[in-house]
Amino acid sequence: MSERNTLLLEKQAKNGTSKYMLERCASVNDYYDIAFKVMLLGDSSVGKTCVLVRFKDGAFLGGNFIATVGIDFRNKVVDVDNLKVKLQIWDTAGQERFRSVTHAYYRDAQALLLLYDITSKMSFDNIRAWLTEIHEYAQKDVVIMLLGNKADVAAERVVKTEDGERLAKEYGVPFMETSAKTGVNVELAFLAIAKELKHRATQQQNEPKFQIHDYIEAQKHKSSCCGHM
Ligand SMILES: Nc1nc2c(ncn2[C@@H]2O[C@H](COP(=O)(O)OP(=O)(O)OP(=O)(O)O)[C@@H](O)[C@H]2O)c(=O)[nH]1
Repeated sequence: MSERNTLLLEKQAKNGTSKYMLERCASVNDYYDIAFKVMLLGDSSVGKTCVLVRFKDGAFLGGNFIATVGIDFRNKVVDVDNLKVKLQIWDTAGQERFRSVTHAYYRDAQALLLLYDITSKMSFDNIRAWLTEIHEYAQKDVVIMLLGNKADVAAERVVKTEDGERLAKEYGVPFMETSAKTGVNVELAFLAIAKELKHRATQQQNEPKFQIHDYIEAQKHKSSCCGHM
């Protein structure tokens, strides 16, 4: 089955734990040292599924938009300082009618990637409401990152980069603009989250704290001179 067909099947499934998905879950046996749950949040159509597919498979799901129904997940193992870190990434439905389903998953997540679409002012304005929900339902020490997606669509941009930066600063969370289409910053976003979670879980008392903001800025600088991540 092609990736596109698999995704269509999943998106059309009536609930997030269909037999198909449970079977796929049981077949995942990649070796890992440590595992974390990461959730993707944000309005419908901001690109959560596409960002996840870009990270997992390095592909872009163009074509007709099919909204996620309920919740789905994918696993990816990444190397962080010689440890195999498994990210179990939950892709939530952005549509209002699925909120009660997704709320139940917040408390298990160690990190949340909160997305808006740089071509949709409403998706950006709704970020404050998403943060309120996060504070209500998620763990107190959850790692949050703000992503302005669809950075490739420069001609239709309505949210300035500085506005995203300002909002992220106000809430003290890291921020970057991404594109599921070109791949820019997608891997960096997940790797920064994986590093932060790994450091939190394994840090010794005498070790310096991992600085996620500094890491992101250093990597962005590297990629601007040597090609994107
Ligand atoms: N140009 C461009 N289009 C994108 C990008 N990311 C997603 N899209 C398009 O935006 C639409 C919505 O993408 P999805 O990933 O399905 O959105 P979602 O946030 O998962 O939506 P829900 O499942 O309803 O929550 C699709 O038509 C994608 O092809 C991007 O980075 N650039």
